[in-house]
Amino acid sequence: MGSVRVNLNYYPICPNPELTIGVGRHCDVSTLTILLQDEIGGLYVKGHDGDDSWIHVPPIKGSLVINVGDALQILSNDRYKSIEHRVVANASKNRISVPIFVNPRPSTLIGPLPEVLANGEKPIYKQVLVLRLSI
Ligand SMILES: O=C(O)CCC(=O)C(=O)O
Ligand SMILES: [Fe+2]
Repeated sequence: MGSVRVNLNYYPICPNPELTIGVGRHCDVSTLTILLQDEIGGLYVKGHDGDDSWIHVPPIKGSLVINVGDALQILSNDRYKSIEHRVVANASKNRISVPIFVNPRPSTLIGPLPEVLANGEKPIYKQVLVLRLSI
């Protein structure tokens, strides 16, 4: 069994969002992140065009955003890609989000799963201690 961590994020109104960082660009080290966001919006995920495009994730009432993290990218030997994302603050409203990070246990070694490599596929990743992913 792994671990689950719940964060509560509060982004106060920011008169000049372009002059500040809500949350800087990053990937989560989790297997999956389950994210509840309110109706304000501000979460962006990186586009895949190779340029620096960002896609706004519109908040949909009652929905959860599921982000793939680094651990799942490794376990799946790149079938699932960890998504880079960032948060931009809002000029007129406070924002709250609640990410739930589903993680393998820090003391475990992970690598591409044997089931994924069963057809002779080459592992892209070596075994790595989960603890090391966040360093
Ligand atoms: O607030 C959000 O929508 C995302 C927060 C986030 O990316 C994180 O806490 O890792
Ligand atoms: Fe994140």
